[in-house]
Amino acid sequence: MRPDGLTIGLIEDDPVMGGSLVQRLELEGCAVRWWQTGQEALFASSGKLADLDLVLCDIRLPDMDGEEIYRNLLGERSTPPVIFITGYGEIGQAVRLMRLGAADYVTKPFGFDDFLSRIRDNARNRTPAPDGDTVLGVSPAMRKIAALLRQFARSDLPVLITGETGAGKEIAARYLHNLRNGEDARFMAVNCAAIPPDLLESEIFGHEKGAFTGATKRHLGYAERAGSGTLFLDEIGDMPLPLQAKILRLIEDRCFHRVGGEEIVPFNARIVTATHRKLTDGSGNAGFRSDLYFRIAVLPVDIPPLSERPEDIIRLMAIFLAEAVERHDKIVRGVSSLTEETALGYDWPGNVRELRNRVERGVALAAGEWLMPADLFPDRPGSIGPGIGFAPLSEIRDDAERRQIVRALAETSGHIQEAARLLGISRTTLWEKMTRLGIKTERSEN
Ligand SMILES: Nc1ncnc2c1ncn2[C@@H]1O[C@H](COP(=O)(O)OP(=O)(O)OP(=O)(O)O)[C@@H](O)[C@H]1O
Repeated sequence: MRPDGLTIGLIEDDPVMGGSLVQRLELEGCAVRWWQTGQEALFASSGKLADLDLVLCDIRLPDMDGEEIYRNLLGERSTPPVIFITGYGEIGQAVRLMRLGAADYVTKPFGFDDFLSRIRDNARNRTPAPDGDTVLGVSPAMRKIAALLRQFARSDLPVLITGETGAGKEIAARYLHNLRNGEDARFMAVNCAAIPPDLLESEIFGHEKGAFTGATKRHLGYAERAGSGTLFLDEIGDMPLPLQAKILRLIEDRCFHRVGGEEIVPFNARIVTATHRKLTDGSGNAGFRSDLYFRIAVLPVDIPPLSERPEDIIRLMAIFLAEAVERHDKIVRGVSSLTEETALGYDWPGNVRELRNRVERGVALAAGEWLMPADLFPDRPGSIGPGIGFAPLSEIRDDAERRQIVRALAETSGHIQEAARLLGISRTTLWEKMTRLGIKTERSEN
């Protein structure tokens, strides 16, 4: 199978290597944009990343290294999958980049056929990965959710997104919206818990002039302004019961009246709702109409808490760090390994929102070049300083190794040779580590 039709960004400073890659890829039917420095690539691709199906990036460039480029790309919208091209000595860094969500790495010299199949397997659009893309996260759970939402995007049925506060329900709703709609379609978000109950109805449905004291002119509500886009009702569990009846009618009749009005207004948007609490307790006494529940929960999605998605903790930390560094104009080169380990051991009650806020504050206050545990958790000195609950370094290292090996084995369906390659170690070393750390694999042919 050929990867024809793909648009590929190539960041490679070596004129011979770059020239020959462009030639070979163009022969395969790809369009290639070639940049010879990191700055040139970032400048030229800024705001245009959505046009690229894949980026091939050398790790060692004259002005910056692959990691710096990747962190910059992560801060942009629509980051395409990135495959790194690496010399033998840079494999450790390539593996680190994979932890941040890079698609793959190939070591020089490489066979072109194998290279082409990696391009084909990882490029977006033309050959979408069966388990979803990484806009919502790189963890298996979020990839599955992305795939589910892509399926849901094919219909108009209501979607109910559940999950803890700050887990990314609104981000998922926007992702669904963007899958279906062009730039012009509106995404109207209403936080039902933040608007006083007596105002909520007129905020959603609008009102006519004179409908109540203070209604000095006609007001169009969120339902009308959503047009044929999305009406996102966040914290629907906090909606007062009388209004729940009106939302039920809105869904069933696909039309409504403005408050104080006679005119029937058609409703063309898709309804997406979200809640952090259980809407039904089976007894019908949870303060939420069960008929409405069944209407809004036709297509349910549950976002798992951040603490259950370690891969996303690492990647989102890198993304938020890149964004915060730019905002604060500070030189913070990255997150230290110890900080990553501390973050992986924390339970993140505020989920992604808390992670974003902690990284933002950490970057603003960081004294050194790397984000340290004390920058991320200044309020929890006991958990990172000497004393009770302080894990020895060997334990932290074992935990990290165990997690990464299990991940590599999952990625390669238990194939030891492949997993060892991903981890940048020999097969024998991998076996030894697996035995010591008590990791088993189902595959027997290894
Ligand atoms: N996958 C993600 N990528 C980048 N940022 C994310 C992601 N998920 C969540 N965030 C960020 O975390 C914060 C909380 O996300 P969001 O508002 O979607 O959560 P929520 O579950 O809707 O929260 P709430 O229950 O409070 O309404 C936002 O700043 C959002 O940008």
